[in-house]
Amino acid sequence: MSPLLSVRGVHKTYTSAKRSTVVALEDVDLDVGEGEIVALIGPSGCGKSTLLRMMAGLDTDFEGDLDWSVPPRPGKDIGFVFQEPALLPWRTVRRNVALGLEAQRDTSEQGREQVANLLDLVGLTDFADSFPKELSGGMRQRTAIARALAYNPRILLMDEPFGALDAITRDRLHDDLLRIWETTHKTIVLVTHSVEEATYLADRVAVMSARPGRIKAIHTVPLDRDRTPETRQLPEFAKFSGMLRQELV
Ligand SMILES: Nc1ncnc2c1ncn2[C@@H]1O[C@H](COP(=O)(O)OP(=O)(O)OP(=O)(O)O)[C@@H](O)[C@H]1O
Repeated sequence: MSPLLSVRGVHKTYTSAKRSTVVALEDVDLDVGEGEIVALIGPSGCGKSTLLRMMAGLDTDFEGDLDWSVPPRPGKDIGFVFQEPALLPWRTVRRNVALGLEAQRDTSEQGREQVANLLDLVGLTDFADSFPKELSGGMRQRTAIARALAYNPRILLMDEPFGALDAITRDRLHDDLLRIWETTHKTIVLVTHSVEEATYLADRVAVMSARPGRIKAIHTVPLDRDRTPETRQLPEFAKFSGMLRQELV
């Protein structure tokens, strides 16, 4: 698989206002293949969000290289989904999803169609004219995912996107994301604390060590790409997620 993004020798140090320094990332190398779902797991504070923010271009103050097969266009090629959906409360679901297109002054019929297709993809067509406060937590996060996909980014970066949801909603959103992937084949980098989430969703899982964050191991998930709720019951699923859990301690 050809890498869409190669992270090479990345090193990141934060300096606080009091001049103390924190080495957040050290010698990080990681390839993200085109169309691949890569999960990043690791103990709290190991630098997962820092790495994702670098990939998003939100943090450019680091040593090392991010080599893209094609350099991403700012605000166009990278979609970001955070733990909190951060929707605009005065906009309807449809207009929240259309936000990125509006920012690019895309008011075309094609743009409107794209929004309608995305609402359909995330199962929110019937709520297109609802406001965020009228939605459940899962629906809000679906809206955020549709918004991130609206301008058709080449890569979707997700930072604990399901972390604030209850277990049943989370499982549903996992299946939604897999369905979205089947339709779009988007490259996805997913930061998660959950070894089960990483196992269910990812093609490969990068395990990071505690601070300073390094990539400790990269594992290919030994499951068919075609995952269904039954996959969670397979012995390979339990074995692989158990192995990841062991690696985290
Ligand atoms: N803006 C900042 N200024 C100073 N230190 C920071 C800053 N952002 C993060 N850090 C430090 O860098 C390290 C990595 O933080 P980061 O948020 O990337 O970790 P994480 O793995 O995403 O954590 P968590 O799983 O708890 O969300 C932590 O020690 C954190 O305190």
